[in-house]
Amino acid sequence: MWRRRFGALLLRPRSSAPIPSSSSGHRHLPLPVSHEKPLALNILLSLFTSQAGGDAVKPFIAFVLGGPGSGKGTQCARIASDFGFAHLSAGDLLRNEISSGSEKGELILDIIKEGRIVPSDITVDLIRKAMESTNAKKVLIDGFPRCEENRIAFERIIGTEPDLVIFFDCPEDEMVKRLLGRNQGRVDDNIETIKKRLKVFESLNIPVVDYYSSRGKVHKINAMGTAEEIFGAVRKLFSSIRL
Ligand SMILES: Nc1ncnc2c1ncn2[C@@H]1O[C@H](COP(=O)(O)OP(=O)(O)OP(=O)(O)O)[C@@H](O)[C@H]1O
Ligand SMILES: Nc1ccn([C@@H]2O[C@H](COP(=O)(O)O)[C@@H](O)[C@H]2O)c(=O)n1
Ligand SMILES: [Mg+2]
Repeated sequence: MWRRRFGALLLRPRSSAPIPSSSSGHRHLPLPVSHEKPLALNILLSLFTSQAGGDAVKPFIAFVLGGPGSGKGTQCARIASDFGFAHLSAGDLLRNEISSGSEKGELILDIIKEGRIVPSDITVDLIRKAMESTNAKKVLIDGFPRCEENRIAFERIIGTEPDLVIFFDCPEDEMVKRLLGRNQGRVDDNIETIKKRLKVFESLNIPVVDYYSSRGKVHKINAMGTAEEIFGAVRKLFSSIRL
């Protein structure tokens, strides 16, 4: 949709390189540390690009990534309430589609039970509709993109890239503990599905984080600690962005 309004402008490559990020020292994600442009400058440039060229203003888009149970939803709720972002959770949009009783919902349920990834066109279409129905100028997209196919479909269908990617870095044993204690009746919060989700995360989601890291868009946050402590780091990041 933004492509229609903004044409090639929003897809113009922005040269950038990896950025340093707060390190938690966990086993995965050796995010590169050398960089040409700091994250803040990248964000400023993308804000300028977002608002150039006409009356329609592209919202500021932050993708929120992290393993299953790393605390994405918990932190997004805080960001939404303290910083005025709309919170769109890809998982929630898919679960809503299941609840609607549609044929697509049946397919989605089978995939979620297996911890696999739903075809990108379905997920991006749900995100597109949700973005269109919110007037928010700042949007968090939680749990997306989960794989390269998701990422490419977003660029193709929505016609833009995120301004910022937040990555919650959490050790596996902590994620498993949190998921098993969640008690929200989710069909995928059982140990068999959790193991599959963790494998999918490592093999398909980490490459997306690496991709955005190489474009200087990733801010990594140590997801160990209390939700309040983690939000301290999140607050610091969002307070440093002029939105
Ligand atoms: N810092 C924390 N310490 C302990 N428990 C936490 C913390 N943050 C969130 N939790 C709890 O862990 C569980 C998972 O958190 P949350 O739903 O936010 O994770 P998520 O990354 O969105 O997971 P998913 O990818 O499965 O949707 C919830 O029960 C939540 O209350
Ligand atoms: N981009 C996405 C996001 C989610 N899924 C599927 O939904 C499950 C639950 O997602 P949460 O973000 O709520 O953990 C996930 O395990 C996938 O099966 C997806 O396919 N694509
Ligand atoms: Mg979640």
